[in-house]
Amino acid sequence: MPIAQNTRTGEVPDDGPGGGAVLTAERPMTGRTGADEDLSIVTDGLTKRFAGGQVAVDALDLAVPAGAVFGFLGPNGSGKTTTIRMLLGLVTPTSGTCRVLGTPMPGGAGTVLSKVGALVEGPAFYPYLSGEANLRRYDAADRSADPRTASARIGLALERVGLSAAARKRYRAYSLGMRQRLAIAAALLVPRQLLILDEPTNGLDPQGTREVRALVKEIAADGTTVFVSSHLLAEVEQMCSHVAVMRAGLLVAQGPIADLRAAEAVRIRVETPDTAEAVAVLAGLGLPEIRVGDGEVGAGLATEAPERICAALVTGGVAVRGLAVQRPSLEDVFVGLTGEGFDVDG
Ligand SMILES: Nc1ncnc2c1ncn2[C@@H]1O[C@H](COP(=O)(O)OP(=O)(O)OP(=O)(O)O)[C@@H](O)[C@H]1O
Repeated sequence: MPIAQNTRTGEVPDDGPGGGAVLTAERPMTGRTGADEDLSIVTDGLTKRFAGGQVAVDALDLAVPAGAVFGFLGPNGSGKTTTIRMLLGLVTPTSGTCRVLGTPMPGGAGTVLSKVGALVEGPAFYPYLSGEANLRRYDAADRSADPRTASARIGLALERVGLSAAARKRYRAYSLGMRQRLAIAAALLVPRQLLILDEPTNGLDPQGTREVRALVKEIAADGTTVFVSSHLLAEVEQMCSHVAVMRAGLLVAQGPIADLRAAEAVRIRVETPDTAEAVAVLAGLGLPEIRVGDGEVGAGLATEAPERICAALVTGGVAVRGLAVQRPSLEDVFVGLTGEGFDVDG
């Protein structure tokens, strides 16, 4: 699926700090592609306007492919939680539609939610009970769960999140990472086709973060689609196959992370005293977005090989003091898309 711009606003973000136009008019973005049956989540113009007028989610067109680990990335307040709440039927959209596993929400909540595991606000566990006993209580409260298979399913869920050995430990003795893994186990007590996690590593230390990240990958490898929101670029980069980027309620890009990287505008930077001549040569080669600085000229690399550019500059009488190919980091791309910084430390 290609990177998509906000198809409603037609908004094309400015260049990122790396100088690369990520999503440009020359590289138009298409809307979503693919048959809906290949998509675990589809939204069409999904909008939430809260009382008081604030538009938390604005005409959102999301397409989450089945089998993906889909990172829903955006700064705090960009509308991620509100979107997730609409997907789960917890909040009614003001307008637009959403389908989860092919079922319209919120109308289909009764039928589809048994196939969806969700971690929106961490479940309240009893500190004085063991992890296993907590899951038992949790499972007993789920009317769709068969009590006859509870022990086997709880054992399996604990095993899946790597807590079998700590199953009998009291919850209060669990580390933060263990607590979050137990919460994920609670979401996996019955087989799920889709797992929705809202900021699952929030507040975790680096070790806990690594644990949750590894777990998400394992769950996805077992065939469950995972939709995970995050304001942490590094997290999304490390565990997701696809990403959607939100800014102030608007979708600014979505698609496979590999495509997003490919859409990064690679630039070439030439250090030279002969800037006017260099501009002429680069323009002659048809390079886009030529910019002149003090003793340097930059341009989009397009499909031209750097060695050919270098040769053309030298042949054109340009004294080349330095030549560098600059590829903006994914962070540059995302900051350019959202207009805000991300916490990249994870
Ligand atoms: N019940 C509500 N009533 C009014 N405004 C709300 C409500 N819930 C959320 N908002 C506002 O909608 C916007 C989007 O919030 P939301 O929680 O969806 O964003 P988010 O990306 O999940 O951010 P965070 O990670 O901080 O939760 C915010 O400005 C928030 O203040």
